[in-house]
Amino acid sequence: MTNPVSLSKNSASAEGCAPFRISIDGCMETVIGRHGLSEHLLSRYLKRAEPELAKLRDHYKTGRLPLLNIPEETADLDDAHAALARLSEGARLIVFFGTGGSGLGGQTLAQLAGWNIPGGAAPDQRKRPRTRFYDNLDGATLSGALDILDLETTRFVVTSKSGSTTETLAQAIAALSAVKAAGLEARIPELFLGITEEDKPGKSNGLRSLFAAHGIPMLAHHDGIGGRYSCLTNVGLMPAMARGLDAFAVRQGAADVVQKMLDARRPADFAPAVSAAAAVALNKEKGVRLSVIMPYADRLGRLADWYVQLWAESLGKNGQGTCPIAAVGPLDQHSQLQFFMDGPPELWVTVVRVATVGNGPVVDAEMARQAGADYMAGRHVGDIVAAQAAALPEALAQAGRPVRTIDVDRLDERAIGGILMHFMLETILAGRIMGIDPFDQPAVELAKILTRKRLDAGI
Ligand SMILES: O=P(O)(O)OC[C@H]1O[C@H](O)[C@H](O)[C@@H](O)[C@@H]1O
Repeated sequence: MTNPVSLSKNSASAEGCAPFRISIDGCMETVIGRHGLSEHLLSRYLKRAEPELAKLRDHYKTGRLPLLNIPEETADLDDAHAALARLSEGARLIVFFGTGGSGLGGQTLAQLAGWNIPGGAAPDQRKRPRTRFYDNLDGATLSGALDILDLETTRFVVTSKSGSTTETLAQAIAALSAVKAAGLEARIPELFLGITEEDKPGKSNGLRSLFAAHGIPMLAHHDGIGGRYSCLTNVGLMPAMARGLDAFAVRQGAADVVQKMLDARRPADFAPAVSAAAAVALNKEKGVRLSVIMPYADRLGRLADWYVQLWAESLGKNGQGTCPIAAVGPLDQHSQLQFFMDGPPELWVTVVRVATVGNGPVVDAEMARQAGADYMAGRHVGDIVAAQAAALPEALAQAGRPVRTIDVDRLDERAIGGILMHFMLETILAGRIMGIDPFDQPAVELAKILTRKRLDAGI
């Protein structure tokens, strides 16, 4: 653990778990008034978290929830490393196909290394094959990409737990066809890699059958950790490794949080339990219907998108749940903030802040004065962002909007691993407090069934 964490004075703040600190002080009525929680109300929900936390600790020991044990595993990462090294030989670009949880976790981690941030990649990244993610299905995008890709130096990683996801199968088949059309059929086993579940009796896995028929190597998708919870498995860590990140450090950050869970004597000592109790209490007692996440760092933009799937699919059930909204700061101060500050008082906001003071270019004092912006004269750009990220929670609190802050001292693999595990445990605990199964998503099936019917019927 690289940084000590803030200890609570009361049950409203909990000790953080990794190199980050979490505070829900801005959710309390003493700070924001009537839309906030009283100590008494929060304690009621913390009490409800108690048996659920005990169950999680038990699941850790019995291995019933493999998500809790994955941070300690290493063999699967060695396999992933070896497969990636083989795949990368002669490669200039690695394309990742996979949607939902089979796409967002990898993107979140890759972005930590600057992926998808113009100019964001460190110089050593230029030695690696580039990475691209296609997680949405769009015929124009796909044919455009396949037309211009240099297929001899492009590699494809196709991820699907079920192996039956329409979007991913369509993309994989289109890529295989393009490679065949380019006369590269004999090289298919070295150009493609699959990540999918092992065969299970009575369950067909289309991707596995397709790839087996083409002799394509496959890594086993963990059969006990799926979709939005798979970011710490080879699903999320393969793209992380492709960007040169230390996957073991990501897991270490997650292990720090699990350790904290094992050490916690009561929910008030464990930040994910405190956050879950606050989230559910705000929803049930204070009319909160929207959950905004707003990181102040380009490198955490995809984290917000990953959180949206995690929160929406896990908790939007049986007429319950809060709708997640992804924002990024300071950009969305110029877009969504008006609504957050002055729309219906039905939201709570999580601001994720990274220590940025002293980062970035210095604003020339003379030019700042010419521009009538003396306040930024001689400041680093990171100082401006730090001031904005400090001011926003103050502004929200003054407007009576519940706000939680997450402060990351050093945004690295260990921190992101901890943050991912934090959010997953918070979501699981929130679901359990609400009496909701946080692991399924039955409502998404109907649209899939109707899609297939339409295709059968000629659309
Ligand atoms: O990994 P796959 O089986 O392809 O699933 C990919 C995604 O598709 C599904 O429709 C679910 O709604 C998501 O929870 C899942 O992450």
